Amino acid sequence: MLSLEDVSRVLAGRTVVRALDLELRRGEVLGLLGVNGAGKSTTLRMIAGVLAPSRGRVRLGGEDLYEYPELARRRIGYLPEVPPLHAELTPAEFLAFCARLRGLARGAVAAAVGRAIERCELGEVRRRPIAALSKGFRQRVGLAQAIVHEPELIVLDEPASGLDPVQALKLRQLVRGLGEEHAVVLSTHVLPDVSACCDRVAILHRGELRYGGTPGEQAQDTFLVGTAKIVHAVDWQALDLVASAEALEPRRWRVQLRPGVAVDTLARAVVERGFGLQELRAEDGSLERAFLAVAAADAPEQAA
Ligand SMILES: Nc1ncnc2c1ncn2[C@@H]1O[C@H](COP(=O)(O)OP(=O)(O)OP(=O)(O)O)[C@@H](O)[C@H]1O
Repeated sequence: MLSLEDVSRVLAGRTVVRALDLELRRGEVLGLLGVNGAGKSTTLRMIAGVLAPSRGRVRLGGEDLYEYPELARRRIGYLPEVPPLHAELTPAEFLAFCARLRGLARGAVAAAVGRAIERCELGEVRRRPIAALSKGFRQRVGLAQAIVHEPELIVLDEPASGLDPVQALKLRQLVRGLGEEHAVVLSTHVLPDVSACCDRVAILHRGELRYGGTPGEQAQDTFLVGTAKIVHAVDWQALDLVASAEALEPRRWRVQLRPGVAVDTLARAVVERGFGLQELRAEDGSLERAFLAVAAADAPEQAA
């Protein structure tokens, strides 16, 4: 549905996004990660069709967004870092305005607004001026305007910004739900969000794609193992299936398996050696490690 082919963007004489290739299919949620200034917002602006690439092409359903800007208006929903809200309007008025702007027929507007209000849980504030809303509610209005016209592609720049933990959880569920019918690209600094609601992850650093994959795939070889007995590094080294083992506590280890070794083989070995298996789970911090490894790969990013 969406493809970026060799996309670069120069801003103020500096290449801030460089030779980016990305693809996204309907029904997929892609999470864009990167340190501050990595180029996430610039990439999202190009995907949303509000910024032209200096080189390369962004295509939606095979059509170049730069050549057909109308496509972006009707078929893409975009939540920028700072949502452009009309503070004097109520959410209901603002969403109706956005729906018309994006090409919805007059007769379809009320139902579309009702749906967006329900999905983003804005019912209780629908008739209050946006200026009077809390930051979290304003963020939800921003999200509602991005989905009101049922776009094929939804582009969300840090959608969890300003949301409380309850709302952040609901947002993950909403994004997951949206991802079933639409394609979603989002940027975030919240790594658990990526694991929870993204099918794929791309890590940008200094404007370049440094990692692309699924959020879970790095997690499959590293496990946290709790034992009843105190186990030593040599005990792990004696197991052929272990690539490395790091003590977190005397009875808790981070164990990385050699390629191709299944976790049940580890479980069996721990039991057979009499370590006293108490806990065994895939480490969910692996995405964080991949992220930190990318970020640490070269000198710190210049001040953005
Ligand atoms: N309008 C602009 N003019 C000049 N430079 C810009 C402009 N917008 C962004 N930049 C620069 O481009 C680089 C990438 O910025 P971008 O906002 O895309 O990064 P980001 O990954 O979204 O960062 P953050 O996580 O802080 O939002 C930064 O170095 C930034 O200073």
